[in-house]
Amino acid sequence: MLEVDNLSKRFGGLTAVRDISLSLAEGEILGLIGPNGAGKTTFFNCVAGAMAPSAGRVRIDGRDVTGQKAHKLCRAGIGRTYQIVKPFAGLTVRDNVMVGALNRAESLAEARRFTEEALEITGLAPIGDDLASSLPLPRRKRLEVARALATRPKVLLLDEVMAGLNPSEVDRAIALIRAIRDSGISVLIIEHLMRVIMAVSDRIVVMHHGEKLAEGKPAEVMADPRVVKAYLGEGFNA
Ligand SMILES: Nc1ncnc2c1ncn2[C@@H]1O[C@H](COP(=O)(O)OP(=O)(O)OP(=O)(O)O)[C@@H](O)[C@H]1O
Repeated sequence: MLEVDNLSKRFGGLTAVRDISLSLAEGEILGLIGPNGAGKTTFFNCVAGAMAPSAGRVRIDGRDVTGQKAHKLCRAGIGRTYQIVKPFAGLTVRDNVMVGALNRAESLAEARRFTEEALEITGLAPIGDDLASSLPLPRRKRLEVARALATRPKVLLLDEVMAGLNPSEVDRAIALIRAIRDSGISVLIIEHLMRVIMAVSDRIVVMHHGEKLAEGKPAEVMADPRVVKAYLGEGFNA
């Protein structure tokens, strides 16, 4: 589904991402973790077309999409959320999702269908006519996920969609991520909350100082002494 080979990103003298390779199978949830500044968001940005990688290749369904702009990658099937949620405050929830759908749909009718389905799966349908500016944070996060889903991704990149949620909201968000996966979408998720990563991930990749430190099943990876050491002093947000 998604294959990344030897991706690197340099900012002047700083190598934020160094030689990262990973692959994501259909219907798989891959957790991407690492201490602050490890390079996770930069990696996402390179995969989703917000910035071009300095080296390496990104393929989706076998097609090379390296360095393509975000709107093209969106059509190729890569959808993403942003760490900072910025909906169009003056638009309704539904119209915000429609903006995502219009990136992908072939017609207005199709965009409407993509929008309604995204509102349904995220549980936002009952408040579709509310203004986005009126939403509390958990619903704004859901709106961000709905907007990305409305682009009909094959692979969805989620960047810290749980930050700022209380424990029961986190539980609901975990259920949403599983429902997204069950609908056939592969998910690559950056998340600081370890309980979320452990609950949803089929596999985990750990980044540290831009490099891949470990990869494997959640329990194996968390028992890896190199991973424990990388996190020492950072504290786990369990
Ligand atoms: N546009 C940029 N220009 C220069 N340096 C950058 C840029 N974006 C990120 N960096 C640097 O790259 C490194 C990796 O940052 P990145 O945001 O990718 O880490 P992260 O793992 O996502 O961290 P966090 O968990 O805090 O979001 C950091 O040292 C950061 O300062």
